[in-house]
Amino acid sequence: MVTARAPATSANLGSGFDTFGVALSHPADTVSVERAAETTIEVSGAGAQYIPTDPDKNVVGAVAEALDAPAHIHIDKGVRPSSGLGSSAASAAAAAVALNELYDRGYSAHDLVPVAAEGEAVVSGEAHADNVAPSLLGGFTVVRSDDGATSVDADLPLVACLPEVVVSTRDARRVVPDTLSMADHVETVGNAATLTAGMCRSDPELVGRGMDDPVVTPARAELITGYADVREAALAAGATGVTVSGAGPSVLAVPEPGCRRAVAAAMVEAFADAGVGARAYQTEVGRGATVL
Ligand SMILES: Nc1ncnc2c1ncn2[C@@H]1O[C@H](COP(=O)(O)OP(=O)(O)OP(=O)(O)O)[C@@H](O)[C@H]1O
Ligand SMILES: N[C@@H](CCO)C(=O)O
Repeated sequence: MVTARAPATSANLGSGFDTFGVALSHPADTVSVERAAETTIEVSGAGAQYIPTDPDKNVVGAVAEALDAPAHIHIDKGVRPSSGLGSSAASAAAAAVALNELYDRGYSAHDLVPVAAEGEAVVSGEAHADNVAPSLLGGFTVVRSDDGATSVDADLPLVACLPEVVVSTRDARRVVPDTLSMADHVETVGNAATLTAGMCRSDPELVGRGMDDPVVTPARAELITGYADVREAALAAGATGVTVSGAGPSVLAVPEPGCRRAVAAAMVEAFADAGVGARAYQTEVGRGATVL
């Protein structure tokens, strides 16, 4: 048996819609695999009751198929599904790493990005790599449709606050505007470049400033009860930037050094004031998937 762990991730980071992603040190999914004639799936942990065990409907089934690596696969969910924290991507990345090892395929983490993205296609209809890339490679990642993923390590504290709100990825994509003005384009490019420089320098001030996004985040914020107050509370408690994590409903904040606990508490309290239960992960930029 081979067991692998792959971390939760936060895609977009505001200015990098469908492009940027970051690995969180926790939470994570753990996937164990054993050789079998046909793929079977078992799921335990956070939100297991909402996750299909049919290999045609679970992301790990598509990964096993892509690697021609049938197995009995046990997924222990640490990342709640539909959280905005790359739940399906964590399973896909862990399965890709575990099956690669089990069948001695010899692929690198970069080689496994399109493989795990095939798993994501089971959920969204498209082979998005903006969550699987950071889950496999760790750190901060940039994906482009035609040439894989680029990654850079960063040393940065983060808070991911997960509210008890349901946001469907379908709705979250439907509200994204089809077009943007040249002024918004210029602002977004400036923010994205600032964020990238901040990640390369592990500079929370630059990263937070670069998370601003005039196009996608304002539209999606409407779907998350209490978002505006949570954002204000996090900034007042010492966050340098706040945005919607992935398609939501989680909210991601970058705290100034020494402020992580206060930012987490302020976000949970602001959600509570809006009548929404929430939990906050005090985390940081983390490593990619590993065999345990
Ligand atoms: N192994 C799996 N783990 C989690 N969800 C899975 C898995 N396989 C299939 N799914 C389905 O995927 C959907 C949730 O996945 P999704 O990646 O969209 O969650 P998310 O954490 O909100 O991601 P994002 O950060 O991309 O917004 C659910 O409908 C769930 O049933
Ligand atoms: N980039 C994707 C991530 C969620 O799958 C989105 O924001 O819709």
